[in-house]
Amino acid sequence: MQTLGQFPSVRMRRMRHDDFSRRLMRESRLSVDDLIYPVFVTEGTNTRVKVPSLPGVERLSIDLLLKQAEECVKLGIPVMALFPSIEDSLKTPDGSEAANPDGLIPRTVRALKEHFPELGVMCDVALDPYTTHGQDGLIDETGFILNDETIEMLVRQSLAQAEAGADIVAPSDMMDGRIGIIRQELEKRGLIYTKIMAYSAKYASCFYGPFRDAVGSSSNLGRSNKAVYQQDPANTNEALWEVGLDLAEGADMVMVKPGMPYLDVLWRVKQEFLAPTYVYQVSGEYAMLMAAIQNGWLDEKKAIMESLVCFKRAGADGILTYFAPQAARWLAEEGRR
Ligand SMILES: NCc1[nH]cc(CCC(=O)O)c1CC(=O)O
Ligand SMILES: [Mg+2]
Repeated sequence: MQTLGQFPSVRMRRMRHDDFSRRLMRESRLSVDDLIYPVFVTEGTNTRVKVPSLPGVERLSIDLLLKQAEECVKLGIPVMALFPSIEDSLKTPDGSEAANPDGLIPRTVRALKEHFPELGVMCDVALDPYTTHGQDGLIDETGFILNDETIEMLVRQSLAQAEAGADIVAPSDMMDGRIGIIRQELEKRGLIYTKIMAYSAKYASCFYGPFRDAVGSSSNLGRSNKAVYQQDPANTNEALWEVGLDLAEGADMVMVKPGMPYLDVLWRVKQEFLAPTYVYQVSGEYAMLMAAIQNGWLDEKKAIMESLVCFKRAGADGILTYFAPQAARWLAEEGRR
């Protein structure tokens, strides 16, 4: 037989032929330890509100969220990430409800830590669920987002969360310099074990649409966007610069967001800094997958699990995903947790 190259001494299919040899050469694995579950919390008791653009995701009142947390603990999911949906009457131009020590999020954190002290609790630091205009920061009379004035409010928000017992504060606002200032203020108050997960490489993406429905900021945001503070989807060097700054300022963990369209960024960040690196499979990615799954166009389990293991291959140490409990159940069934 006339052959080119190394064929047939090399047949790539040999190692793919058997399940045992596929397992032996598998490079990336998803485990329950990789999962962070983002949840939406709302006022009330026994209240669950569906989010139409996120089929299967509900905003829960604290009592129901505790049941959800119990399931996370049973499944072995390490962390829940909290996002609030507050009443319109509490929203202001400066988003000051974010800093209320008795606000919805601090109360949720206290309830979670009281019942499930071993479950990691992460809180989002940003003003968009609390502002009348839906932006992540304070704005001037022209609608421009003010950096330094916003940081003052973010510091108060972080302290309210950390003092309530949050294990991780996660600034998702993309103001410059906020990681360093938040770190400094935590240290001053002796909150030396509060971890900071910085949404460092966060893009001005359209894939956050369903999330904005869930926290109730989309109608307030209207047609304005976040491009003056979030990154341009066309850039990748800028992402490394952002990550470097946040690590230097005291971030313990960094994040790339969104996930699937930004795997190259995730890869570069992990290779360059070797720091604990996370990725957010955002609401729009979830919505796309669910829409195809519900139409019968994609296989549910295969599509979800492939999307998650690809984040691992690209270098993620963990994944924020609305699929976390489902993925954890599948991993448990396979005895892989
Ligand atoms: N600062 C808010 C925030 N925190 C997480 C997300 C998006 C998460 C998702 O889409 O699942 C957003 C939206 C935004 O920046 O507009
Ligand atoms: Mg930055």
